[in-house]
Amino acid sequence: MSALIELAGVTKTLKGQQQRRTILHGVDLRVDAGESLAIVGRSGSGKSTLLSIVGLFDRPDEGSYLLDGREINRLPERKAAKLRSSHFGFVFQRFFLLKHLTAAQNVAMALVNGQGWLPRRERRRRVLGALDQVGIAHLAKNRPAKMSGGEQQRVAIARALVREPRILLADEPTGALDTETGTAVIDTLLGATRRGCALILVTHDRDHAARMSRICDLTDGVLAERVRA
Ligand SMILES: Nc1ncnc2c1ncn2[C@@H]1O[C@H](COP(=O)(O)OP(=O)(O)OP(=O)(O)O)[C@@H](O)[C@H]1O
Repeated sequence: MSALIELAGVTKTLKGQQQRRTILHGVDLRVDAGESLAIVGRSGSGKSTLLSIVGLFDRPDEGSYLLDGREINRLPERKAAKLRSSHFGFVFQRFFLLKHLTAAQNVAMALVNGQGWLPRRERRRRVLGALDQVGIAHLAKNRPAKMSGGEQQRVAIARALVREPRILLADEPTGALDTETGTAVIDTLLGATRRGCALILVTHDRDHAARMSRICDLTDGVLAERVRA
């Protein structure tokens, strides 16, 4: 059976004014539904670049990218954007919530942007379902200023989950949170994998990485999976 995501020989080179710099060197990566994968590595090792390629924000210079067994490397941007919103959910270190909107309205924004307007009742069902999934349905009417950092990050996760993505990409989602709150946010992300979503987590936190089903080290653009005992 084909993998959900399969990268082979992915290379990314940045062309500066004077010289070219290779950020990713022949990365191979296979991820299946329901798996959780940590990508760890020093600052500047290429983690965010890799995540941008997986999330179709950026393209490799060489190599192939199969999604559900289909080569998507050379899709026109319009089609790539469609796949991005139908298949991927994104969570970042910063929450990027709109201050003047409630938690529910922030989550609903993802539905408006991605799929046009859904009927009001369906929209409400999905927004409340996503907030419930991350344990904060009771905060639906609160604005970000009235919420803790952990609660705001859960709103951001609900916003990522509301389109029922198949792959969740999280770039340092606990970077702005204390240890305990960060652990709860990882619990929430792992909850999505139990519903079949794949999770790729970029983190500097060893404890969070250790909770994923797989760990890959990225060292100067070279990805290697850690063999665990
Ligand atoms: N658009 C760009 N222009 C120039 N250099 C870039 C660009 N994007 C990334 N880089 C460089 O590529 C390298 C990899 O960057 P990337 O952000 O992927 O690393 P990272 O592992 O995510 O780092 P961090 O942990 O600090 O977020 C870095 O040296 C960075 O400076």
